[in-house]
Amino acid sequence: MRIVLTGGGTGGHIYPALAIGKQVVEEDGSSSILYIGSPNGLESRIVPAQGIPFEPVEISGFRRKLSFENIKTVMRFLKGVRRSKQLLRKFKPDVVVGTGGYVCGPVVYAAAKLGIPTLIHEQNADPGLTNKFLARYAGCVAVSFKESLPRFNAAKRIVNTGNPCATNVVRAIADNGYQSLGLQSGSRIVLMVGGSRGAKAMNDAMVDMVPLLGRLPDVHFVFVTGESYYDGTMERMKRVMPRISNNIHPLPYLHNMPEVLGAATLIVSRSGASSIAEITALGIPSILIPSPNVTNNHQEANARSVAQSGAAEMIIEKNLSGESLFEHIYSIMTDEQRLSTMSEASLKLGMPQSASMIVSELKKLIEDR
Ligand SMILES: CC(=O)N[C@H]1[C@@H](OP(=O)(O)OP(=O)(O)OC[C@H]2O[C@@H](n3ccc(=O)[nH]c3=O)[C@H](O)[C@@H]2O)O[C@H](CO)[C@@H](O)[C@@H]1O
Repeated sequence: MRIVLTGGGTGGHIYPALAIGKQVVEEDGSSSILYIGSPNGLESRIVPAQGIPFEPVEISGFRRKLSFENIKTVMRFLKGVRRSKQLLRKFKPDVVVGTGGYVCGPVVYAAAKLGIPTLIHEQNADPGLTNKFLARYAGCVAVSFKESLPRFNAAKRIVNTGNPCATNVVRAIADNGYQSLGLQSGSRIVLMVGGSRGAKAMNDAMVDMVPLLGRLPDVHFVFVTGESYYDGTMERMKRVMPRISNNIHPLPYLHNMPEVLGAATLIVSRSGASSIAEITALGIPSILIPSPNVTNNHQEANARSVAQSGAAEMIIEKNLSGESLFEHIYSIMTDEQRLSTMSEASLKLGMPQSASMIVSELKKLIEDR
């Protein structure tokens, strides 16, 4: 299969695209991939580092209000469409996949105009602007949350495939996760992570919670602070507890997240799309604290969806304190029945086959061309 991937801005759009690419190559070793992204986006660094050919298309986002900048954006969009058409004519893909972010706009639009089959993937419960615009042109819209199905009424075909990042984590080995933390297999672990960059509000709650943790003596707390917050958080934690107890494991970042997730009994997390896909693929019960600093508050919509199914509890950041967080953790960790009900609900939401479901859709689109 010859496939063009496009999507960018944040890792949340790039990693799903790469997971789809990986699955395509796994199913057919002779496949070729071209990634089209913004020259300034994170994708311009991540994608070439993975050995995938990368071509840039300049683009900027629309302001939500009418402005002179938007006229410039339209001009840039049209220029992006022309450049995308050139790249597509040269590479001759069988299919084009967009995973959101501004750069997808001209690329997927150009592909549709050239009659190349297209699929877009939406990661969030509340869809992004670019994907909403592209839905009527794409051959297929793949969503990650059932809540967003009605938001794509204009689509030719719409399927709930989950997020392909889920496929990565189910292959990881939990025993390696315990080992990397220096813990025996089967230890009870509460993992706390504030997204890939860490979250100050969550770190503050972690520190405030430290004096209470003795009430759960058999539980290990893995505190992932985010790299930039690590030193400050450690300083504050040492003020609260000069000799940090053995069951508290503060870390700046986890490079083996899938393995540690496999070992976790409960996770306290932000509700970014990749995190949720990973958590539910493994059927982990969770306490979700949506980041209030994201477009349209979309993490709250993600968290609400998981909480409504019984797989998670949601704490809104303004109600977050060390005490309130500990009470949530304590009541779940001391109730085996609750843990197992939440875990079942989480597993039901999980879509570990997501990447292969999406690739099946791609094959259908190519056949029907
Ligand atoms: C802050 C932000 O804007 N996040 C958005 C971004 O998130 P994105 O999808 O990047 O998601 P998350 O914030 O959920 O990212 C966490 C990712 O980093 C990994 N990780 C994290 C910590 C760590 O120590 N090690 C590690 O490997 C996690 O396993 C996961 O894969 O795009 C998503 C899709 O549009 C949105 O839903 C998110 O709201």
